[in-house]
Amino acid sequence: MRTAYTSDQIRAAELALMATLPEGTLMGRAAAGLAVTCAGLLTGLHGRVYGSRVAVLAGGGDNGGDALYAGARLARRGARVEAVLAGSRAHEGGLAALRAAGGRAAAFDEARARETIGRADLVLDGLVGIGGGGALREPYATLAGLAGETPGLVVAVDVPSGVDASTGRVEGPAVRAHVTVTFGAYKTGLLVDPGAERAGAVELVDIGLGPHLPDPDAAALTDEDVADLLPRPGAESDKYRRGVVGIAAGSDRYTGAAVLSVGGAVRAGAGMVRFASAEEPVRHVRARWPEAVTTVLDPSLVLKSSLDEVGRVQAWVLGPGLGTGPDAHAVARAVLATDVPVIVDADGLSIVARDRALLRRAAPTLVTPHAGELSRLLDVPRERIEARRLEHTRRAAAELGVTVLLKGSTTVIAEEHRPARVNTTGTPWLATGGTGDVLSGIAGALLAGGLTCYDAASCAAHLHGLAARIAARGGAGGRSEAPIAALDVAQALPEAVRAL
Ligand SMILES: NC(=O)C1=CN([C@@H]2O[C@H](COP(=O)(O)OP(=O)(O)OC[C@H]3O[C@@H](n4cnc5c(N)ncnc54)[C@H](OP(=O)(O)O)[C@@H]3O)[C@@H](O)[C@H]2O)[C@@H](O)CC1
Ligand SMILES: Nc1ncnc2c1ncn2[C@@H]1O[C@H](COP(=O)(O)OP(=O)(O)O)[C@@H](O)[C@H]1O
Ligand SMILES: [K+]
Repeated sequence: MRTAYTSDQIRAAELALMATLPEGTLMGRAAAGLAVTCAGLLTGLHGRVYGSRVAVLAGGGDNGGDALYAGARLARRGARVEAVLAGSRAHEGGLAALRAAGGRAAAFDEARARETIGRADLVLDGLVGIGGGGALREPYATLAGLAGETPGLVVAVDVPSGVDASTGRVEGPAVRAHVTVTFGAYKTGLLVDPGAERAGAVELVDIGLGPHLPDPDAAALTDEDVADLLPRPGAESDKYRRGVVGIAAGSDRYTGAAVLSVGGAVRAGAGMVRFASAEEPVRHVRARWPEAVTTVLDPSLVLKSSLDEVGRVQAWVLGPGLGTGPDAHAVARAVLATDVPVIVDADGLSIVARDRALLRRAAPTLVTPHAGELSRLLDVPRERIEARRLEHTRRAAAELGVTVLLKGSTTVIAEEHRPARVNTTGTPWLATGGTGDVLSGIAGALLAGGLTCYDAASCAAHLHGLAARIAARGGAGGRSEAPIAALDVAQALPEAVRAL
């Protein structure tokens, strides 16, 4: 499990650790780790550190201090290091070390900074770290912009400046790094977009914080975690014991969503899929997935809120392609009246957005909106949700009393009193119609298999992302990615499970 923390949590842990160590020890460890990564990158670029050009962007706080000390270490190995001092003050010890090692430093001057950054092999972003707050002020903002124009590599110190370390929020200009070297522990903002996307590859430098860290603010599952959680059949298994998932999806108008959701469930290892819908989607599902047991729902039975004719299930998926008319509403009411866990997706979300009372139920509920759907559920503009993904996912979980999986470039899962879960296994090729329907089926299979909403959502997002990558590469061994269709994601699920 990759665990992540807020700035306040990191700060408290650092204080506790610092009290046990001589002054300067932590910054020394941080700068040493940072310099090792930079030296490795420069060696990869030119075969050596000696003679390479490094621009250090140093803010007035300890983040600038880390960057200056690391600059000093690189200067001692023969790099030509120039620091741009952005603050009214600079970290004294770091500045002295850099100068003593032969590096140069000068206060911010735009023309000079442009020149320094423009010829750098590596730009070290030490403008702000966990002490940053709000949009970058000048001249930090200008420097963050200039860092985006360098021909060199950009390495962010602790967090890319301009990214809120606790949430991943970005307000205004922010550094876009190739690599972020972070100290002590991951910060939540490095895992959640838009921050995650600014961070590039994240490297963790151990400074000994471990024993002082509290329960995490967020976590990302690893392949091993998912392998451990995934329900697997044993000798005593049969299709019922493995978990039967009911899928109420599709309509005469939207048949594809039903086929895709059923596909996700079949391929993710449901013991059995019971599909219940109108005649047309049932015909399509039967043709594509003969494994599914189908029932054509008689609207009059649905009006009596009876799903008895469908047979017993351990979990329901409600919503993909269902439509939002009176029939769909009746189906939603019947499914949500059951005493088993339910995943509400797509049109199901539009229905519950209009009729919140449907979510008041005793059994667990997982909702899986994208930003637009969450916008309707919370009555908050979509742009605000996209800018503050974590905050709004948590808010929805608290207000609706359900588990929430927010789809998008990084998927965020929230449940009250639990650390947020973040999934980063996906690929931008997933941004194509129907992939969300596949995800609902995967989550349904896992929920029916006995996982909690929290684990089913996290494992489903993980497998969905892995399967998409495998599909985009044309197999686990493929090197580059190409366009995929949603059904390809369902087809690649067994390979994703094998690759865990
Ligand atoms: N503690 C430890 O043990 C260890 C800490 N470590 C390191 O310390 C870092 C935290 O250092 P920190 O606390 O000094 O804060 P930091 O991130 O440098 O930011 C403060 C500076 O930024 C400025 N600033 C803020 N917001 C701004 C804005 N919007 N726009 C513009 N400027 C803004 C602010 O300016 P001011 O408000 O003072 O004018 C001040 O100059 C941490 O990330 C890690 O790298 C490691 O060495 C490991 C051990
Ligand atoms: N840029 C991206 N990077 C990674 N995954 C993405 C990106 N954009 C979308 N996705 C994923 O693709 C899926 C799209 O789902 P959704 O928006 O419901 O589409 P649909 O309704 O067409 O099925 C989600 O799992 C989402 O997390
Ligand atoms: K930084």
